[in-house]
Amino acid sequence: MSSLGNSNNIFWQECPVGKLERQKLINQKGCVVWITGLSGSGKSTLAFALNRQLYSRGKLSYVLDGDNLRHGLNKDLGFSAEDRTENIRRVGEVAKLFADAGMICIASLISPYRKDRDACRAKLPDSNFIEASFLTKAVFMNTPLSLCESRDAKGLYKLARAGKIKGFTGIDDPYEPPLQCEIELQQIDGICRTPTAMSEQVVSYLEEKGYLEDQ
Ligand SMILES: Nc1ncnc2c1ncn2[C@@H]1O[C@H](COP(=O)(O)OS(=O)(=O)O)[C@@H](OP(=O)(O)O)[C@H]1O
Ligand SMILES: Nc1ncnc2c1ncn2[C@@H]1O[C@H](COP(=O)(O)OP(=O)(O)O)[C@@H](O)[C@H]1O
Repeated sequence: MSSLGNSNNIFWQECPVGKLERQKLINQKGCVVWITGLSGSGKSTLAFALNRQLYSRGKLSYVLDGDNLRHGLNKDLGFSAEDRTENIRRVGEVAKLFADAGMICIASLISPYRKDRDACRAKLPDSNFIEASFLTKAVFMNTPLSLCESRDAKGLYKLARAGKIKGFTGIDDPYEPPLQCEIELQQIDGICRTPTAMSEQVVSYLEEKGYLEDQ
């Protein structure tokens, strides 16, 4: 991406129906759950399990999955550091809109760079006491490369090892694990909790923080 553009002479337009009114109408609180980890670490599986679990509790969530967004919104982006940064920036903005609409937004992207994840977090500050609405909580799929690679659901690790894909995360491109995150889901070779068990952990966290309360 060369230039991100710059607009002058623009003014914020305040919508008369506010966030708190929207939340009351649909009886839920908007927030963002950001899932980060290597390819094959289980991000999409967790995102979809969480989506289903929230649905069965009467809470509407929506999954922004990196792979899927790259079919549309982000189809112009590749995997250079610059493009990954722009990818995460855009998804952070979209996630913010979803949360503002009152939705529980589940973003599942490799999001390999700490600074990009931090920038998304900064867009979604934790609530003050009047507007308890946004939450950007990072869920780190701490799955070792060896396990991701042994899964190789899409055959991409094999291609990356053969040098047929350049700049593959974990092989010849970096992944910076979170230094501190709200939820860390560890998987080790040979012992994996089920996706349902993992998503229950995230649901418990949301419940504990009051994000699943009636509005
Ligand atoms: N070079 C390279 N590195 C990493 N991943 C690659 C690459 N090329 C293609 N893919 C496929 O793209 C999916 C990752 O997209 P993301 O948008 O989540 O990536 S990123 O956050 O911008 O790093 C990723 O999906 P997941 O396996 O679900 O993580 C891969 O299927
Ligand atoms: N908790 C789990 N236990 C066992 N296998 C899992 C688990 N989570 C994911 N998998 C498997 O790992 C592979 C990669 O999962 P996926 O969700 O596509 O990862 P990612 O979105 O991070 O690339 C899939 O084949 C999936 O079935």
